[in-house]
Amino acid sequence: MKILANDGISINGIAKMEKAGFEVLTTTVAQEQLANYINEHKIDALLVRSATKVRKELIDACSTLKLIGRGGVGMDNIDVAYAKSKNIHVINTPAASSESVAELVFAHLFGGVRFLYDANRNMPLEGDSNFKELKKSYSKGTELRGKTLGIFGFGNIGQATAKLAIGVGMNVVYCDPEVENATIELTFFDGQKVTFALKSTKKSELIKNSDYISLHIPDQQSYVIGKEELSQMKKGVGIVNAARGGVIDEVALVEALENGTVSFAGLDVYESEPRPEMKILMHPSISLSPHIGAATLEAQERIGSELANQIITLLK
Ligand SMILES: O=C(O)[C@H](O)COP(=O)(O)O
Repeated sequence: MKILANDGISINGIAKMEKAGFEVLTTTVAQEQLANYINEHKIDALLVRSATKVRKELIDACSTLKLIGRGGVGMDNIDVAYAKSKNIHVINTPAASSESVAELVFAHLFGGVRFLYDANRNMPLEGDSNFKELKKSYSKGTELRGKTLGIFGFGNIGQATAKLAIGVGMNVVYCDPEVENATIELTFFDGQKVTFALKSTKKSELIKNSDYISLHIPDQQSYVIGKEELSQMKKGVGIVNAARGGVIDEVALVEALENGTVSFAGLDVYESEPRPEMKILMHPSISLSPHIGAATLEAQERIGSELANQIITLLK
């Protein structure tokens, strides 16, 4: 059996599959060459992250494919239902990257409330000429402790984000029609466990009551946060999007940052990815990262290992 990991895979994932007798190819083949490559090398399983698209046309063109694996959560780059209708296994790793994404959300939040994204860009290169002025302009930061974090989408990542928020001393509210009740369990360094029972709230309540909002919902057909939602938020709210670009209206977001409704935004994903709009890239109140929520060594190790286990079970 031959596996092509087109967007890369961890060394331990490769090792597991090789030990089970699979041949693993890690060449990155350009999208337009992919069908030829898969046919020429008689690839049985195609593994991707978010960069490679696995659409109907590719599936139709590759008769050797038995499995499509997404190393990560979002399957919006794969025509899942179509592949399944062709009896191709489609797998992902829904829980392996939750903590990494949650930590990135907090990197944006901590950076946001202390203006780090802007301070980094503006620190004086020579001498201390404007150090004092800079200190003054960034001296109205706030603490996260005691504030309310509103989480849209309470799956694995939303819940991992809630754990960190509780640890920091924040109040947590969430909105997820599919998770009416949730129990968050925190395990401390000494093994002690504390559980918190939470209940889903209405979207309008979350929007009205949150000091900070973090989005953890899959790709959507229409905006979840648009002009109207932004206008109903608390003045000075901070928003983090490490989910998918299309869930928030970037034009409305920039407008809300400019009129002061939103004080800062942390974006890991973009409407026009991989080429975010210049207005977003240059905005002094937006903390930016290039879709790296799951890009930690630990998450990628877990993803590689989990994919390998599933592939061995399904194809061996
Ligand atoms: O859906 C996911 O798992 C994340 O968006 C990560 O995407 P990536 O694997 O392309 O980094």
